[in-house]
Amino acid sequence: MPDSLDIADHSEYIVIRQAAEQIEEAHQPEEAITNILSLISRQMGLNRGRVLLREKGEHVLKAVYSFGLTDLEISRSRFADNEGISGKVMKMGMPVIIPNIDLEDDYLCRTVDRATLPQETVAFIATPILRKGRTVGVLAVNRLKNRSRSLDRDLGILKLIALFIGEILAVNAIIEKQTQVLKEENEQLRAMAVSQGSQYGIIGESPAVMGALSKAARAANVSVTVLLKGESGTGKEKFSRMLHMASSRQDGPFIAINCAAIPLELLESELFGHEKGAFTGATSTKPGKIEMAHRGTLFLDEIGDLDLGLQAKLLRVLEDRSITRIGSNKATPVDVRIIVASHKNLQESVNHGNFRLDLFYRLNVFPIELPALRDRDGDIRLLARHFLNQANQEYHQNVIFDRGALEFLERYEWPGNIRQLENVIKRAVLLAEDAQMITDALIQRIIREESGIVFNGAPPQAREPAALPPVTVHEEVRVVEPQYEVPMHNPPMSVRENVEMKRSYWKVSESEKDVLLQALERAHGNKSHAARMLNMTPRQYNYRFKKLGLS
Ligand SMILES: Nc1ncnc2c1ncn2[C@@H]1O[C@H](COP(=O)(O)OP(=O)(O)OP(=O)(O)O)[C@@H](O)[C@H]1O
Repeated sequence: MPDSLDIADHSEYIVIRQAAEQIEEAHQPEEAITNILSLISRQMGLNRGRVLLREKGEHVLKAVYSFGLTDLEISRSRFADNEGISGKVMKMGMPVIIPNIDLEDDYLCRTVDRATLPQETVAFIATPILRKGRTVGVLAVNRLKNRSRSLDRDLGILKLIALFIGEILAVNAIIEKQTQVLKEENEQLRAMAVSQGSQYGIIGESPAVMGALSKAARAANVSVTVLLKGESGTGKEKFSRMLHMASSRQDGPFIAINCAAIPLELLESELFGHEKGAFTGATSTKPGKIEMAHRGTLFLDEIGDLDLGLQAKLLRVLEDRSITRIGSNKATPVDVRIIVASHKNLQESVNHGNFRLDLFYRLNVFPIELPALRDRDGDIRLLARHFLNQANQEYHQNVIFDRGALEFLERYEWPGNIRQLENVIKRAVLLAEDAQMITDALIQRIIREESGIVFNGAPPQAREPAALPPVTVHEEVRVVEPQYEVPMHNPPMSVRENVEMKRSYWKVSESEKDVLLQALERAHGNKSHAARMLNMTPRQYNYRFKKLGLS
């Protein structure tokens, strides 16, 4: 038997080269090894190749990869220690050639029935597969005895092939180990995110929520402006509170204001404050919410509803970090972390001329998308149980869900998201008082009452838009409207002013340079990609890029 192989034959060269190439595919060992076994069968007539392995902790050697064997033959290919030729090769760590299987008592004909093989003389070759000098498996083949190449020569090739297979298995073991480490790390991160979320009362384990939580955790301690995007009731305020509580500003104030809930005439004074006598009814000096949030966090909800004049004033706060009260000409420095939220697509508002592009850049530095409840796989149950516990405690009840109720809750689309789920469950706890059981019929009745939707007796099919009631959300009053008069200095904008205002966001400001360049860097020089990151069209991006003389 040759120890070194003189590769004179062209087909042998092809086999070895192609087999070696399969090492690169080690991350898919099944495919790589089956390819090799198919190669030696097609090119060299070494048929029914099988790789037998003894898995960790097992005593039986069994065919794990093969080519040309039926499922039944594979399942029969099992050998105890020292059993049959394969068992002996495994035990001794030495190759074996059986020139004629019909004359060898130790050849058990277990895997392949003798009758299935050709009538002529059939040989069998088996060689150990080694890893770090230890036998980890066996490579075995059948071939016709009468062929031009000698059995010894075939064994020489098979030894090389066994080496490659050993290599594939070793590399794959490393990949699997690393993958396992990464999986564990991921699991740990997930668990951390879950516990961090629940620390701030955020319930949910779905991948969509995990993603939002880990982004929020990253943003918490950086003084970056965060834009929370998501439908109504998806937890934007909840997340903003988490961002505040998880930051170094936690001991400072958290001030929330809903830009859509306050009449335009009052909003400016509410945000910026006023001096005594600034307008009729301004009987005393009053600081605005921005000032009140000094050293803390200001949460501006529904920022998309801010009017264009106030958008310009807010931009100045972000740029100068100071505010000027109505009726004053003195700027007061403020140290405020601003978090904004919108259920509207702000990019669209920019395109429609309702939102300033320069302010949009400022706000869109760190967007976090909060998924709709229907997109949070598995979270509905968690949240439903959480709200049930809360309501039971609050109303001194001990109500439970029946199975149908939970199934219905999971199927329903929840247009009002978590707020709607919370309200429905609260009401269900109150209404189930007698039966102490929440049924799907009760839940349907509550949803029907709150939205006027009719289910026609049958529960709505999941994800059917037809089942969507209009978004009627029980809005909690979070900002009490102030009791003073409309400031006189702030009359409604004239048509000309309005046009001027709309024009202004086509102006390009120097302050955008950094944003454009940073996006380009993150996009590795790809402008379209950079544009997408900033929610702009490539044309908008290029226009600003050129205007600012960037290259
Ligand atoms: N992940 C969550 N776990 C538990 N409760 C939540 C979660 N998200 C939201 N909630 C609850 O759902 C209700 C609505 O949440 P929140 O007010 O934060 O939503 P929102 O997106 O700000 O709504 P809107 O856009 O209408 O202002 C609140 O009572 C909040 O406590």
